[in-house]
Amino acid sequence: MTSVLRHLSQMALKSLRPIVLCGPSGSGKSTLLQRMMREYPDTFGFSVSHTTRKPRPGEVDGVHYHFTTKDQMLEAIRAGRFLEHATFSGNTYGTSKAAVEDVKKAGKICVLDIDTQGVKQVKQTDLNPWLIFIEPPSLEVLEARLRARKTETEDSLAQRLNVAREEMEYGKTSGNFHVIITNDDLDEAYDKLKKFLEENVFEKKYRTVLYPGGRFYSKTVR
Ligand SMILES: Nc1ncnc2c1ncn2[C@@H]1O[C@H](COP(=O)(O)OP(=O)(O)OP(=O)(O)O)[C@@H](O)[C@H]1O
Repeated sequence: MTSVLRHLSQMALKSLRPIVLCGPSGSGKSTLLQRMMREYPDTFGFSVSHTTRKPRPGEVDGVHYHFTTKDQMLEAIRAGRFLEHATFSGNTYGTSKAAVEDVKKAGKICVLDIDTQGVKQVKQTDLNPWLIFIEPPSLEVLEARLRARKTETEDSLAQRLNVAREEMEYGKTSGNFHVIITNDDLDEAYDKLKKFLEENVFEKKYRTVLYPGGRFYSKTVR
């Protein structure tokens, strides 16, 4: 009996409910994710996306992307095997249900870094992820950060800022996300993300309480 109780008291329940990080380009998703992965290297995993674009030198099929053809991808989308997909500059990208399952099978919480169009699609599926929106303090700060990142041309910058306006509106609409994190000071933003994860995502341990008479029940503790 004692050993059963000890076992139960050490048992941990992890739902492996996926998390989605969404936010305008430049809002700081990758920066926050990098920190999160550094702090919790064994807890989270990224799903491998599919793409119809050709592999770049050094990219490995099944590691960086699942490289596929337009026809195959279209057929899989039609068959409902994708959670979300989008086309950029003629190439289609998407997250398959199987790719998310693979992360779960490895015992990890799947992290999806997707835009608001992707979030709208995911909401139509039974994935039921935690939805986290990362917003910049303002569009001016967003522009300054994108410029400082030196990854954009004037055209792509203007395009990203245009999309950002719409994404901010969707992100801030009540009920669309479980939490909105303003990424002004990075440490504060990360603390807020961590608090959300601790309160909602991480394993909840069961403490077994023994009643007089030998009956026991399990109580969730944080
Ligand atoms: N709190 C912050 N304060 C100052 N700079 C920041 C902060 N957060 C992120 N940055 C910087 O802003 C730039 C954009 O951040 P990041 O690349 O993480 O954004 P992103 O949302 O992942 O963008 P994309 O969707 O385009 O990949 C980076 O150069 C990053 O170092």
